Amino acid sequence: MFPLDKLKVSRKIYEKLEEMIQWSDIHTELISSKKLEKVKDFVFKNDINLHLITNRRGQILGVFPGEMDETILREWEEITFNNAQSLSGLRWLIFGVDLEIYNLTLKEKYIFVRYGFDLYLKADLRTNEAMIFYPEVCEGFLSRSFVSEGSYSLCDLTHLDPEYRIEEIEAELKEGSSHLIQEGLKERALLVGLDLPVNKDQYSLEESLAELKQLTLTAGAEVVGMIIQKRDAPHPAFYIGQGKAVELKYRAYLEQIDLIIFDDELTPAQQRNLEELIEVKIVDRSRLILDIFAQHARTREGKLQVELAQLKYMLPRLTGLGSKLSRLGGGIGTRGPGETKLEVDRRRIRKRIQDLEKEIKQLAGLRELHQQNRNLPVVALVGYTNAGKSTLLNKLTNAGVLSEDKLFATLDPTMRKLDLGSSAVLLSDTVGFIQKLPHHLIAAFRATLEEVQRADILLHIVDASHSERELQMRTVWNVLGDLEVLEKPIITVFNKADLISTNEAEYLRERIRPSAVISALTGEGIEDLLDLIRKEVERDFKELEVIFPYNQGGWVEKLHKTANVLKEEYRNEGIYMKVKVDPILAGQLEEYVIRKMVK
Ligand SMILES: Nc1nc2c(ncn2[C@@H]2O[C@H](COP(=O)(O)OP(=O)(O)OP(=O)(O)O)[C@@H](O)[C@H]2O)c(=O)[nH]1
Ligand SMILES: [Mg+2]
Repeated sequence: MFPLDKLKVSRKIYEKLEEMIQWSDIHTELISSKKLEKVKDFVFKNDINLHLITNRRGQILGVFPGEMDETILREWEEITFNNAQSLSGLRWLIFGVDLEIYNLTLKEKYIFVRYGFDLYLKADLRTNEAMIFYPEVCEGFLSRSFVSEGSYSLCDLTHLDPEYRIEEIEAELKEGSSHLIQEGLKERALLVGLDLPVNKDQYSLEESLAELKQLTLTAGAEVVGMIIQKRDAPHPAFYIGQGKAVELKYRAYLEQIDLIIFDDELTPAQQRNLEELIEVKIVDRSRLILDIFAQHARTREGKLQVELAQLKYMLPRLTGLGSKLSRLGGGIGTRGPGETKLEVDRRRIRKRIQDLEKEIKQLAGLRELHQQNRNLPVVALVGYTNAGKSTLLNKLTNAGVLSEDKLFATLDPTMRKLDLGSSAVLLSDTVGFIQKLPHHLIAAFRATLEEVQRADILLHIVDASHSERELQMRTVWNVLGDLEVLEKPIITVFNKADLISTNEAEYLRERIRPSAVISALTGEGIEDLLDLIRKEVERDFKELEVIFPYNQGGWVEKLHKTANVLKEEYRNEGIYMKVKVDPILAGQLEEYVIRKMVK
């Protein structure tokens, strides 16, 4: 029997309810006429709805006045969550006045499915009308949806035997198999964003969610829906409002959601509270991006850095149910770089963090050594993720770097030599930038960002066709500012010109200087870009006139290879050359110089 003492009702109602529970007569109809009379009497006298839970033999096992309360249901021994795989053999009936009998609220749907009721009857005692909802079976499984039948009159109910209908449903159910998590199926994700008071420096909510969706797809999950809530500020305990969080719980269950992804970084407390309430994996923007990093890191150093960032992110979040869920589940948020699963034991994490930090430091030292040996100027490609950096690098150098319509396709630094004719440079591809990237995540790709700091020239690649182009540019400038590299020469490259109008291209060319409007795909504008790079590289180059004695033919050959030869004449006193060379070479040529040009 249901523990009546848990209900907060008056003594009088309590006694009535107790009396009702005792009518344990057995019958096959949905409700006997005798019971129906008593229920009517109770509802009208107390002006309150009444829920009955009965078994298949018509016996009343529980009574609930007012709203169906899940917290009470949960403590009731005779009812269990059955994860919507089979019917529980219990029926849920509500009697009241002015009920919305044709539709179910989200909460009703959730309770109905979660507890595996055979049916849900909604009966309005004033209009004398009732509807019955049965679980729907789809391909042998309960689909977490319903079919409704009716309407019936109250009198019909006292004759109606639902047994046959329920047998039919059970016959359709395949035995013993679960449709919950099947191997190879994509994780089903629900995205959540807050509509906060507008700040013009921020990405529009739509854009931010569109990007979150793109990130989610990149991480390999399927986006089932997006939820937006308008608020003045995030709720300290739940990020979204508590009521909204409860609604999410219902939706997550009914729509078989595997994870909910929030468009900001959640505090450890928010994450924990949400996981406890909703009982599905909760992932925030940072954890999602880290997961993508984990899948994309290729080099040893890249992998170590990503794992370090993941562990630092997880450490404060390892309490309560949160850690249980992340231990149990797989998929987004649990993957480490490579094949490994992330460590979840706090003490071992601390030790691992120390080891990682040590190893990364050693690797950085090695890299430093390599860097010192290079003597060509370095041009770094920077820009918002998916702007086309890798595509451009490939176009310019045939590098064969993976470029994809995915966010963060590139995670490890790649360098290629680019021949400019009169000079050459090393082009370096870098990780894309993204908005709302917390600082501890930026630290995760320090290796690639150091390339940016070491570069002599930056090419800022912009997706000219993107609707949030200006904000993306600003995001990149902010990161470049943080890296203290805004002082370096920056060439802005408006890419994807094939997707914009000529007017727009014209406008962009004037918008910032120096800039080029190109298409890395079609090759349009690439020559202009090369000219700009050459001009920048050769800015410090010196123009010299030299004369080599005829026995110094080696120099002539060398200059043809590494410098820009403007003029060459065989004169009596030797070989005359007018050349443009970098400052180092200029120093070496000192003894042959007959004239230096001043630019
Ligand atoms: N239409 C068009 N598409 C382009 C152009 N350049 C690149 N793309 C496409 O844009 C997408 C992203 O290109 P990537 O080169 O991977 O971009 P990225 O900046 O390296 O991106 P991340 O490494 O993920 O930060 C790919 O689908 C490219 O084919 C272009 O000039 N025109
Ligand atoms: Mg790339």
